[in-house]
Amino acid sequence: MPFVSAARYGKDNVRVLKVSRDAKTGVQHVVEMTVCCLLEGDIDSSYTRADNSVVVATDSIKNTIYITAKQNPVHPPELFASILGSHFIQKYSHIHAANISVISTRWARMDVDGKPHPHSFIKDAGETRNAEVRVCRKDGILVTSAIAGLSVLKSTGSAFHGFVRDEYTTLPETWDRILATNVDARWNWSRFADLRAVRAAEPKFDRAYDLARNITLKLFAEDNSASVQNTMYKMCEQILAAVPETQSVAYSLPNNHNFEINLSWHKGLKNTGKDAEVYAPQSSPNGLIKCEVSRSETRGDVAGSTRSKL
Ligand SMILES: O=c1[nH]c(=O)c2[nH]c(=O)[nH]c2[nH]1
Repeated sequence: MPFVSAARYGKDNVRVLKVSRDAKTGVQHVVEMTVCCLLEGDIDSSYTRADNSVVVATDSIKNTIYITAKQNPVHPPELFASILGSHFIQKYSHIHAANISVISTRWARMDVDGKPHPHSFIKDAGETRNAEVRVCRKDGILVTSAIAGLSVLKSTGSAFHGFVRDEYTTLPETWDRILATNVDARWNWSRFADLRAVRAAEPKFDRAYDLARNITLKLFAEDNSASVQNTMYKMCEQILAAVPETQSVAYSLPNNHNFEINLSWHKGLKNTGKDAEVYAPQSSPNGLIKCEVSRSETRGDVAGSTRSKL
């Protein structure tokens, strides 16, 4: 007899913009986010027997996201997601877990004539700050924070040599290359017992985000990179050291290739090796390098390994 071995449902791509206004100073703040909320629980009968009595409509889930945003802080995203997820398991006794993803746009305050403008903002192209939260009646709250879409390029300070050379190899070794990637970095927090514990940790989320972003950028710029693998491992190590509440840190980095172009066919133009100046950026294929680094004391920890995002 077949059975429902896993099920979750809800609303995805719920876009929310919240404006907070300080009447005294006239300074306003904006938070824009895209929310996904998927519920789990005693809902199998809705799939197997068309029993809609157990279904909180996805339309109601969307409405709940708006109301929760109106009545609560939407920043940091880790806290908002925990508040939203906790609502569903408290309100509906047959819902046992809520999986919330928040992707927040980085609207940076605009400088006009060298001064921060009170109500105008610029979007940091492509880069988002994300939170993935699972609020579970049995297991408490699992929080993963992330940076995504942070595009960086360095024009030197990167090498790649000593790799396997055999009958499949055409790539020359290099001691000086361009390195370009879009950073996807995530860090898993030690389990929170409940919403109160997440509220108590609130200032730590912004701090960890700033540390992780700064470590990523500084290491990317300053590391004399032997490979994407080695540079990303150093990033993971430093974040684990800087944020003691994290259990593991993971990176996923495409290697966005910029190929040298041989222009010697045109009047003997030199444009390779030490003479390379004009490159051809490649959109595909790209390398893709991933790793997760965990604290030694969490090796084999079930929560840590089951939520690995690799
Ligand atoms: O940093 C790198 N790691 C690789 O695994 C790899 N493979 C490759 O072709 N170029 C690179 N660069």
